[in-house]
Amino acid sequence: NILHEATGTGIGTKGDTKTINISAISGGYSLTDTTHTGKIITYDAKTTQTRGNVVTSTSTLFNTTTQRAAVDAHYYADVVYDYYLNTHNRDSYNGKGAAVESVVHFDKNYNNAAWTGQYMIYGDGDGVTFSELSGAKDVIAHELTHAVTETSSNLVYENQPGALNESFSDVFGYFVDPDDWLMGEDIYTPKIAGDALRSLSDPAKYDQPAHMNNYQNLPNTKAGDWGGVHINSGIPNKAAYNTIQKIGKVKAEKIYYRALTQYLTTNSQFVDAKKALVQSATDLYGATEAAAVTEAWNAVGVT
Ligand SMILES: O=C(O)[C@H](CCc1ccccc1)CC1(C(=O)N[C@@H](Cc2c[nH]c3ccccc23)C(=O)O)CCCC1
Ligand SMILES: [Ca+2]
Ligand SMILES: [Zn+2]
Repeated sequence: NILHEATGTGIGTKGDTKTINISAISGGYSLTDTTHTGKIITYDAKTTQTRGNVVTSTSTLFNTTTQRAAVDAHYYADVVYDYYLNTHNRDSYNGKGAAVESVVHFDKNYNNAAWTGQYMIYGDGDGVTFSELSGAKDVIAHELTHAVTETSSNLVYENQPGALNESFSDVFGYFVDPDDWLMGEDIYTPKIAGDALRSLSDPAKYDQPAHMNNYQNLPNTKAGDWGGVHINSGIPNKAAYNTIQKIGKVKAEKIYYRALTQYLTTNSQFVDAKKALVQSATDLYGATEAAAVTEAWNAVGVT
């Protein structure tokens, strides 16, 4: 793909300038990054609920207002691709160089983002609860980690396995964006500074339980957030915070990656995650790190 590879300049959702990997096409350039085994391709749904079309420009500049969400989705997808490749030697989300596709301007005023099983989708938000959701590196890492989980442990998206699925996405969101313990701070409530969607250090700050005593038994329905997967994730998120505080990010991310891809399975419960992480700590490091993981989970009531 050397023939088509080019370097572009984009403006992101915060008005910042970013260098992006693009491709030369007839008549201009497209948001197609061919610098990895897996192409990174970014589409514009133009407020429909389809994948839309690949974003193009007649020059190497992607600097129009409507292109901002795409520039961020494209740039952060490359950052997360590099994270998994360079830190965990995983080539794309499936380890086999799958193409990474993102769709921006998905639906109208859509206050959410998701991994659909085929590609990532990012809403524009309503400008009150959310701004364009591709504007946050930790959100892209969260979504792409759902694809990593789906192609490895495939934790089912309900009840405790679902809360683990959610937690691993938040925790790798932290590993990629370790400047704070917050999830989604860059795109949540654009008119209010300092808040976030979730906190790993203090889940209760955003109404999540941080201990098994406060586990919320919700119905396994859409309205019940599939048994509270975005709520009860506060408990494993707090355990991850405890672990990282004790043994540091470098060891923790290796332990979390090994547990997610080697030990966890579709129906793993919180206690199985604790065991998988303790085993991974023992495999990779030793008794000190394993004890730290044990204490981290005991402290949230998973004994
Ligand atoms: O990936 C995920 O877990 C979330 C996508 C969940 C989803 C699943 C299936 C179909 C549609 C949406 C998206 C994110 C999320 O945590 N969403 C939460 C919180 C949330 C965002 N927008 C909302 C609007 C209403 C209620 C809750 C929310 C949720 O969907 O619960 C992750 C990081 C930022 C947004
Ligand atoms: Ca963050
Ligand atoms: Zn999620």
